[in-house]
Amino acid sequence: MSSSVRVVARIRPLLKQELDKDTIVTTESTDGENTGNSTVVRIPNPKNDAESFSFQFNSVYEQHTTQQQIFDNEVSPTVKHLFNGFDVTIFAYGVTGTGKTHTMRGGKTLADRGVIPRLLSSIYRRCRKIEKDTAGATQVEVAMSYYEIYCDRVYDLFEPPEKRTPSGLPIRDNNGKTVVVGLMEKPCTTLKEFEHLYDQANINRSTSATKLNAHSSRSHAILCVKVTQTTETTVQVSRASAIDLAGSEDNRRTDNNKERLVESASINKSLFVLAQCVEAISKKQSRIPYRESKMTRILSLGQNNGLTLMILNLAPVRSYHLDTLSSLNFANRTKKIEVCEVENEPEFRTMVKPLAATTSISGANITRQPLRPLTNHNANLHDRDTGRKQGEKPVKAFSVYSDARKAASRISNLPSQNQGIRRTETHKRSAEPTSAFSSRPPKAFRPSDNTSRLRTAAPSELALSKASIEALISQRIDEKLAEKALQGATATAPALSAELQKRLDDLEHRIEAKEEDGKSQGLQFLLMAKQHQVRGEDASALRMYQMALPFFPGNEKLNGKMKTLEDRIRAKREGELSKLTSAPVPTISAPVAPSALVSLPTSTNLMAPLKAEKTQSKPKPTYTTDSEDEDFAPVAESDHDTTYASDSSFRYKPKASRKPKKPAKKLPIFRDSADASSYSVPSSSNHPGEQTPRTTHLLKIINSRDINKIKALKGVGAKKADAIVSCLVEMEEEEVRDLEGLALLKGVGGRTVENMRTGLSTGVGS
Ligand SMILES: Nc1ncnc2c1ncn2[C@@H]1O[C@H](COP(=O)(O)OP(=O)(O)OP(=O)(O)O)[C@@H](O)[C@H]1O
Repeated sequence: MSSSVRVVARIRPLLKQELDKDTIVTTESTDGENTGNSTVVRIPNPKNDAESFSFQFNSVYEQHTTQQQIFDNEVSPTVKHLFNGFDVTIFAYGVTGTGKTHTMRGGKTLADRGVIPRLLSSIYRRCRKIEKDTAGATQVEVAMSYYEIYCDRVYDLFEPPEKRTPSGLPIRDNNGKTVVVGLMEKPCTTLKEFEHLYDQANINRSTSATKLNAHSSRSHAILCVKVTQTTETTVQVSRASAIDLAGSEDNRRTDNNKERLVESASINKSLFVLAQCVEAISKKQSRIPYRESKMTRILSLGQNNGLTLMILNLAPVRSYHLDTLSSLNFANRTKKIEVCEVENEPEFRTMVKPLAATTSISGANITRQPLRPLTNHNANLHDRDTGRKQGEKPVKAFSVYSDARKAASRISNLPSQNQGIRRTETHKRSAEPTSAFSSRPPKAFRPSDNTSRLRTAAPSELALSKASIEALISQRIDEKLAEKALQGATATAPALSAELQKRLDDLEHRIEAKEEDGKSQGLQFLLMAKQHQVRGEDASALRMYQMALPFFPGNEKLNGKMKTLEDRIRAKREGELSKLTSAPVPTISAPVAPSALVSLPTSTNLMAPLKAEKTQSKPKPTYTTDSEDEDFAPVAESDHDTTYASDSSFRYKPKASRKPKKPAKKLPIFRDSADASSYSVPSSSNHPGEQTPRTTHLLKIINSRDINKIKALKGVGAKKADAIVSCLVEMEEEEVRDLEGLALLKGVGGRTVENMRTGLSTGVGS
């Protein structure tokens, strides 16, 4: 079963210093009434206040919404699913200072408590209920890990900053899941215990005062709550991940100093990559750039099974206008991401640790996790241990695609395996990745690692040696598969010339060498820019160069590079638009060649700071090559070949080209004549000046992006209206200029346009 990411918006109230400010974000219900059940956020067009954009979400919470209401409506219902074996991911997204931390963590008073403490409170209540209802036959354990991603490095928040390794904890891919190696997992039996741990850990979180937020989170914080339900025969594990993302920042507004700028660049970069992932998912691209930031690797949006809730935090005031619009665009895409709802099936307890051993938990009983899957929320645990379901065949140790992987998981569940070391015994991180990338043998095979668990589990020593062999084999297989997968991923990119590859490698080496100096981040951006460029993604490349700019102020070559890209993007856009507007459209029923596909301006521009740059304000339609650029690798041939369409997040095309095998469907052609049913069209009908009042009125409604008005058009239901608004949002500032353009929108055909028009007859001239 699959469902979309649930996206809800929350508008924070005005802060003290904003009371005299202009509020521009409003809400309404889908039917246009203000019934209190809002689902629509409305915001004016930054270019024209008379127009507004509307965005529909699963729910929209207004300024006065309490913490309790958010929890009761959105989070509380997920607890039941958590205990039914589903994993739950809840994350807050928004610009800096919009209320993410307030929503997730909240304040100290009972009423102010945020989603996380309330979630834990609810979990503990349910634990007690289950234990009571089953008369103790089911026991529930709660354990948590809490870490932050700061400047693209992962730090355990249970560890004070002075004890951190500067490079942070490594993350690894393990059987397709992302894991943080060496993270502490603390059992946590009561709410009080949780509160103590959580408060302590939050002191370790990186926050600083910025101009936009006195307590700005400078990192993404991820709390993972593991719930283990143990019965006489089964063990079921599910996880709730609550993520407070750092907010994007427009550094022209922050007055950030160098240190804050570096943090900010890292935050913006990871959010930019997240936006790219969401865009790639929504375009069903085969390559999702998860790996380009640790946050996206860990969040794995769209890959994590279970339930996902995104809370979009918004500030209502005008000073956030572009930021808010950009967040709304992001959320609008996110809501379309499908996630699989797969529950974790109970594991049979034949080989799991004895119940007695698992129940004695206390605050001091802290374990390090050797490999804790973050996104392995819903791995099917059927046959992961030797207690596989009765009647099932024993797993084969040498099967590459499934069983070998399961064998690896299986061994990690054996009691004799070193699952973790008591903190009191050693301060050394216990975890070595048993992942494909580890060159050292897994700790389980090192004699010194045979700690208390191993000693208490002597009976399975024989099984361990067999399992060890299996694990080693599966590890090698994983290694090979990972290599192959990586090769596969790169194989899709255009082949690089040896020279270009060398320059990219040089750049990577320079980044490594400069790890300690502030320019490393800038070089990272340059590298990413180059990689985007090589893939023909000009707009994304430009974005990355823009992000690199603060690190290389006044760098002529960088400026030149950006200008070249800007010109190229603009030229492509103008070329495409002129095709759309100037080409006579005698008929659009004929199949259309791919080159004629219409690409509208990119909306990859999800980062408000960049969006506001207005990078395309000076037209210069000539192309320049960048071969003279010494500092950066030359552009691959393919880069020049690609069309702007490759950067565009939205393209529409006549339906005829979508189904090439069928004969082209004859689309009705509209004209603004009195006879609306006539399908003959004078080419001059493209000119808005010649549109009839009815057409003008219809286009006005469409371009208002007002979901309620669009929905009210004849033949347009809620779904179609939502699709139309989504298309329009993707088109950013571009408008639908004529009926042909309208008919080409996704989900709209000639018949729908005709219906829309005829439905508008009352009071409007034909
Ligand atoms: N719903 C709300 N009710 C009252 N105050 C709020 C609400 N939401 C946010 N605030 C206040 O707004 C300010 C900014 O909120 P917060 O720190 O949660 O923002 P943030 O999005 O987490 O910012 P950053 O990304 O910089 O960490 C704080 O003073 C917070 O108390």
